[in-house]
Amino acid sequence: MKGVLYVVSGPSGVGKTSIIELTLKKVKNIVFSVSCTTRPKRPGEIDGKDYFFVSEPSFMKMVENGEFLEWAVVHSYYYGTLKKFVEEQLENGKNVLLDIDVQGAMTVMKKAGDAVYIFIAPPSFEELKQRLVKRGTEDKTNLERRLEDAKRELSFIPQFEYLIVNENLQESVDQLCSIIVAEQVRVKRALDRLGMHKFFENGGGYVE
Ligand SMILES: Nc1nc2c(ncn2[C@@H]2O[C@H](COP(=O)(O)OP(=O)(O)O)[C@@H](O)[C@H]2O)c(=O)[nH]1
Ligand SMILES: Nc1ncnc2c1ncn2[C@@H]1O[C@H](COP(=O)(O)OP(=O)(O)O)[C@@H](O)[C@H]1O
Repeated sequence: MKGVLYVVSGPSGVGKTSIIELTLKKVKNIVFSVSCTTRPKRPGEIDGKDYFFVSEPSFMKMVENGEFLEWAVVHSYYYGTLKKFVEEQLENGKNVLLDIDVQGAMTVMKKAGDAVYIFIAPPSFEELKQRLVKRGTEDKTNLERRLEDAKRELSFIPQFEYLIVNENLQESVDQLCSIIVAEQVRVKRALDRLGMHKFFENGGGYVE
Protein backbone atom coordinates (compact mmCIF):
# COMPACT_ATOMS: atom_id res chain seq x y z
CA MET A 1 0.00 0.00 0.00
CA LYS A 2 1.34 3.40 -0.95
CA GLY A 3 -0.80 5.77 1.09
CA VAL A 4 -0.82 6.08 4.87
CA LEU A 5 -3.85 5.06 6.92
CA TYR A 6 -4.72 7.30 9.89
CA VAL A 7 -7.11 6.03 12.55
CA VAL A 8 -8.73 8.63 14.81
CA SER A 9 -10.75 7.50 17.85
CA GLY A 10 -12.20 9.13 20.92
CA PRO A 11 -15.41 9.39 22.91
CA SER A 12 -18.60 10.88 21.57
CA GLY A 13 -18.61 14.67 21.87
CA VAL A 14 -14.86 15.07 22.30
CA GLY A 15 -14.54 17.01 19.04
CA LYS A 16 -13.39 14.41 16.49
CA THR A 17 -15.65 15.65 13.69
CA SER A 18 -14.73 19.31 14.33
CA ILE A 19 -10.98 18.57 14.38
CA ILE A 20 -11.11 16.32 11.32
CA GLU A 21 -13.14 18.78 9.21
CA LEU A 22 -10.65 21.60 9.83
CA THR A 23 -7.66 19.30 9.36
CA LEU A 24 -8.90 18.06 5.99
CA LYS A 25 -8.99 21.67 4.79
CA LYS A 26 -5.33 22.18 5.74
CA VAL A 27 -3.62 18.93 4.77
CA LYS A 28 -3.13 17.94 1.13
CA ASN A 29 -3.48 14.47 -0.36
CA ILE A 30 -5.74 13.00 2.30
CA VAL A 31 -9.27 11.68 2.03
CA PHE A 32 -11.88 10.92 4.67
CA SER A 33 -13.42 7.47 4.68
CA VAL A 34 -17.20 7.86 4.92
CA SER A 35 -18.59 5.01 7.04
CA CYS A 36 -21.89 3.19 6.83
CA THR A 37 -24.19 3.38 9.84
CA THR A 38 -27.65 2.30 10.95
CA ARG A 39 -27.90 5.34 13.28
CA PRO A 40 -30.69 7.76 12.32
CA LYS A 41 -29.52 10.85 10.45
CA ARG A 42 -29.14 13.99 12.59
CA PRO A 43 -30.51 17.30 11.32
CA GLY A 44 -27.89 18.83 9.02
CA GLU A 45 -26.12 15.57 8.26
CA ILE A 46 -25.73 14.65 4.61
CA ASP A 47 -26.01 11.08 3.31
CA GLY A 48 -22.75 10.22 1.56
CA LYS A 49 -20.79 13.02 3.25
CA ASP A 50 -21.16 12.38 6.99
CA TYR A 51 -22.21 8.74 6.65
CA PHE A 52 -23.95 6.38 4.30
CA PHE A 53 -27.17 5.90 6.26
CA VAL A 54 -28.38 2.34 5.72
CA SER A 55 -31.03 0.03 7.20
CA GLU A 56 -30.04 -2.80 9.52
CA PRO A 57 -30.83 -5.54 6.95
CA SER A 58 -28.70 -3.72 4.32
CA PHE A 59 -25.87 -3.39 6.82
CA MET A 60 -25.99 -7.11 7.68
CA LYS A 61 -25.97 -7.98 3.98
CA MET A 62 -22.80 -5.90 3.56
CA VAL A 63 -21.25 -7.71 6.52
CA GLU A 64 -22.07 -11.06 4.87
CA ASN A 65 -20.57 -9.86 1.58
CA GLY A 66 -17.31 -8.92 3.32
CA GLU A 67 -17.65 -5.27 2.34
CA PHE A 68 -16.23 -3.90 5.61
CA LEU A 69 -12.61 -3.51 6.61
CA GLU A 70 -14.02 -3.43 10.13
CA TRP A 71 -17.42 -2.97 11.70
CA ALA A 72 -18.74 -2.68 15.24
CA VAL A 73 -21.75 -1.93 17.39
CA VAL A 74 -21.22 1.52 18.88
CA HIS A 75 -23.70 3.18 21.26
CA SER A 76 -26.29 0.56 20.15
CA TYR A 77 -25.98 1.13 16.37
CA TYR A 78 -23.91 -0.55 13.65
CA TYR A 79 -20.98 1.28 12.04
CA GLY A 80 -18.60 0.00 9.36
CA THR A 81 -15.65 1.11 7.21
CA LEU A 82 -15.92 0.39 3.49
CA LYS A 83 -13.01 -1.87 2.59
CA LYS A 84 -12.99 -1.24 -1.18
CA PHE A 85 -12.82 2.54 -0.80
CA VAL A 86 -9.95 2.44 1.71
CA GLU A 87 -7.90 -0.11 -0.24
CA GLU A 88 -8.35 1.67 -3.58
CA GLN A 89 -7.37 5.04 -2.16
CA LEU A 90 -4.28 3.65 -0.43
CA GLU A 91 -3.25 1.79 -3.60
CA ASN A 92 -3.55 5.05 -5.53
CA GLY A 93 -1.18 6.74 -3.12
CA LYS A 94 -3.84 8.69 -1.24
CA ASN A 95 -3.66 8.96 2.53
CA VAL A 96 -6.88 7.93 4.23
CA LEU A 97 -8.35 9.09 7.53
CA LEU A 98 -10.81 6.97 9.53
CA ASP A 99 -12.98 8.28 12.38
CA ILE A 100 -13.88 5.03 14.11
CA ASP A 101 -14.45 3.79 17.63
CA VAL A 102 -11.87 1.97 19.77
CA GLN A 103 -13.18 -1.50 18.85
CA GLY A 104 -12.78 -0.65 15.16
CA ALA A 105 -9.29 0.72 15.82
CA MET A 106 -8.30 -2.56 17.50
CA THR A 107 -9.61 -4.54 14.49
CA VAL A 108 -7.65 -2.34 12.07
CA MET A 109 -4.55 -2.83 14.24
CA LYS A 110 -4.88 -6.59 13.81
CA LYS A 111 -5.72 -6.46 10.09
CA ALA A 112 -3.83 -3.55 8.59
CA GLY A 113 -0.97 -3.18 11.06
CA ASP A 114 0.82 -0.29 9.41
CA ALA A 115 -1.51 2.54 10.27
CA VAL A 116 -1.16 5.57 12.56
CA TYR A 117 -3.35 5.48 15.67
CA ILE A 118 -4.47 8.76 17.24
CA PHE A 119 -6.72 9.12 20.28
CA ILE A 120 -8.59 12.32 21.03
CA ALA A 121 -9.43 12.84 24.71
CA PRO A 122 -11.41 15.55 26.51
CA PRO A 123 -9.72 17.86 29.04
CA SER A 124 -12.10 16.41 31.65
CA PHE A 125 -15.17 14.20 31.91
CA GLU A 126 -17.27 17.22 32.94
CA GLU A 127 -16.20 19.12 29.83
CA LEU A 128 -17.11 16.12 27.66
CA LYS A 129 -20.58 16.09 29.19
CA GLN A 130 -21.00 19.84 28.61
CA ARG A 131 -20.00 19.52 24.95
CA LEU A 132 -22.46 16.71 24.35
CA VAL A 133 -25.27 18.58 26.13
CA LYS A 134 -24.46 21.78 24.21
CA ARG A 135 -24.36 19.97 20.85
CA GLY A 136 -27.98 19.01 21.55
CA THR A 137 -28.08 15.98 19.25
CA GLU A 138 -28.79 13.29 21.85
CA ASP A 139 -31.84 12.56 24.00
CA LYS A 140 -31.30 11.71 27.68
CA THR A 141 -30.90 7.95 27.11
CA ASN A 142 -28.40 8.36 24.27
CA LEU A 143 -26.48 11.02 26.17
CA GLU A 144 -26.13 8.79 29.22
CA ARG A 145 -25.13 5.82 27.08
CA ARG A 146 -22.43 7.84 25.32
CA LEU A 147 -21.01 9.12 28.62
CA GLU A 148 -21.04 5.62 30.07
CA ASP A 149 -19.26 4.28 26.95
CA ALA A 150 -16.71 7.12 27.20
CA LYS A 151 -15.26 5.68 30.42
CA ARG A 152 -14.50 2.35 28.74
CA GLU A 153 -13.17 4.05 25.61
CA LEU A 154 -10.69 6.14 27.61
CA SER A 155 -9.17 2.94 29.01
CA PHE A 156 -7.91 2.13 25.48
CA ILE A 157 -5.60 5.18 25.36
CA PRO A 158 -2.37 3.21 26.05
CA GLN A 159 -2.94 1.17 22.87
CA PHE A 160 -2.71 4.30 20.69
CA GLU A 161 0.43 6.05 19.45
CA TYR A 162 -0.67 9.67 19.75
CA LEU A 163 -2.86 11.44 22.28
CA ILE A 164 -4.45 14.80 21.53
CA VAL A 165 -6.23 16.44 24.47
CA ASN A 166 -8.82 18.62 22.77
CA GLU A 167 -8.86 21.70 24.99
CA ASN A 168 -8.34 24.33 22.31
CA LEU A 169 -9.79 23.33 18.92
CA GLN A 170 -7.17 25.16 16.83
CA GLU A 171 -4.29 23.64 18.79
CA SER A 172 -5.78 20.18 18.33
CA VAL A 173 -6.08 20.77 14.59
CA ASP A 174 -2.42 21.87 14.47
CA GLN A 175 -1.42 18.75 16.37
CA LEU A 176 -3.33 16.42 14.05
CA CYS A 177 -1.89 18.17 10.97
CA SER A 178 1.64 17.79 12.42
CA ILE A 179 1.13 14.09 13.09
CA ILE A 180 -0.16 13.50 9.56
CA VAL A 181 2.74 15.30 7.92
CA ALA A 182 5.43 13.82 10.20
CA GLU A 183 4.26 10.27 9.62
CA GLN A 184 4.53 10.74 5.85
CA VAL A 185 8.19 11.72 6.03
CA ARG A 186 9.24 8.79 8.18
CA VAL A 187 12.24 7.30 6.34
CA LYS A 188 10.54 3.99 5.60
CA ARG A 189 7.44 5.59 4.12
CA ALA A 190 9.29 8.37 2.31
CA LEU A 191 11.58 5.81 0.63
CA ASP A 192 8.60 3.72 -0.42
CA ARG A 193 6.82 6.74 -1.82
CA LEU A 194 9.82 8.15 -3.65
CA GLY A 195 10.95 4.74 -4.92
CA MET A 196 14.48 5.38 -3.67
CA HIS A 197 15.34 1.83 -2.66
CA LYS A 198 17.58 1.61 -5.70
CA PHE A 199 19.95 4.12 -4.11
CA PHE A 200 20.72 1.64 -1.38
CA GLU A 201 21.02 -1.55 -3.34
CA ASN A 202 24.82 -1.90 -3.26
CA GLY A 203 25.51 -2.68 0.36
CA GLY A 204 23.78 0.34 1.79
CA GLY A 205 25.92 3.04 0.13
CA TYR A 206 24.32 5.93 -1.70
CA VAL A 207 24.73 5.19 -5.42
CA GLU A 208 24.69 8.03 -7.94
N1 LIG B 1 -16.01 0.87 14.38
C1 LIG B 1 -16.47 1.93 13.73
N2 LIG B 1 -16.82 3.02 14.41
C2 LIG B 1 -17.27 4.10 13.72
C3 LIG B 1 -17.37 4.10 12.32
N3 LIG B 1 -17.84 5.31 11.93
C4 LIG B 1 -18.01 6.03 13.05
N4 LIG B 1 -17.66 5.31 14.13
C5 LIG B 1 -17.67 5.71 15.55
O1 LIG B 1 -18.98 5.66 16.05
C6 LIG B 1 -19.08 6.54 17.16
C7 LIG B 1 -20.36 7.35 17.08
O2 LIG B 1 -20.30 8.22 15.99
P1 LIG B 1 -21.48 9.24 15.73
O3 LIG B 1 -22.78 8.49 15.73
O4 LIG B 1 -21.15 10.04 14.52
O5 LIG B 1 -21.52 10.11 17.05
P2 LIG B 1 -20.50 11.19 17.63
O6 LIG B 1 -19.18 10.52 17.85
O7 LIG B 1 -21.18 11.59 18.90
O8 LIG B 1 -20.44 12.32 16.64
C8 LIG B 1 -17.81 7.39 17.14
O9 LIG B 1 -16.93 6.87 18.13
C9 LIG B 1 -17.22 7.13 15.78
O10 LIG B 1 -15.82 7.23 15.78
C10 LIG B 1 -16.97 2.91 11.61
O11 LIG B 1 -17.01 2.81 10.41
N5 LIG B 1 -16.55 1.88 12.38
N1 LIG C 1 -11.95 22.39 21.72
C1 LIG C 1 -13.26 22.55 21.86
N2 LIG C 1 -13.74 23.39 22.79
C2 LIG C 1 -15.08 23.56 22.96
N3 LIG C 1 -16.02 22.94 22.22
C3 LIG C 1 -15.59 22.08 21.26
C4 LIG C 1 -14.21 21.85 21.03
N4 LIG C 1 -14.09 20.95 20.01
C5 LIG C 1 -15.35 20.66 19.62
N5 LIG C 1 -16.26 21.33 20.36
C6 LIG C 1 -17.74 21.26 20.31
O1 LIG C 1 -18.11 20.05 20.99
C7 LIG C 1 -19.22 19.43 20.34
C8 LIG C 1 -18.83 18.01 19.94
O2 LIG C 1 -17.91 18.06 18.87
P1 LIG C 1 -17.94 17.01 17.66
O3 LIG C 1 -16.91 17.44 16.68
O4 LIG C 1 -19.33 16.82 17.20
O5 LIG C 1 -17.46 15.69 18.47
P2 LIG C 1 -17.40 14.16 18.06
O6 LIG C 1 -17.34 14.10 16.57
O7 LIG C 1 -16.16 13.66 18.72
O8 LIG C 1 -18.62 13.53 18.63
C9 LIG C 1 -19.60 20.30 19.15
O9 LIG C 1 -20.68 21.13 19.52
C10 LIG C 1 -18.33 21.12 18.90
O10 LIG C 1 -18.62 22.37 18.34
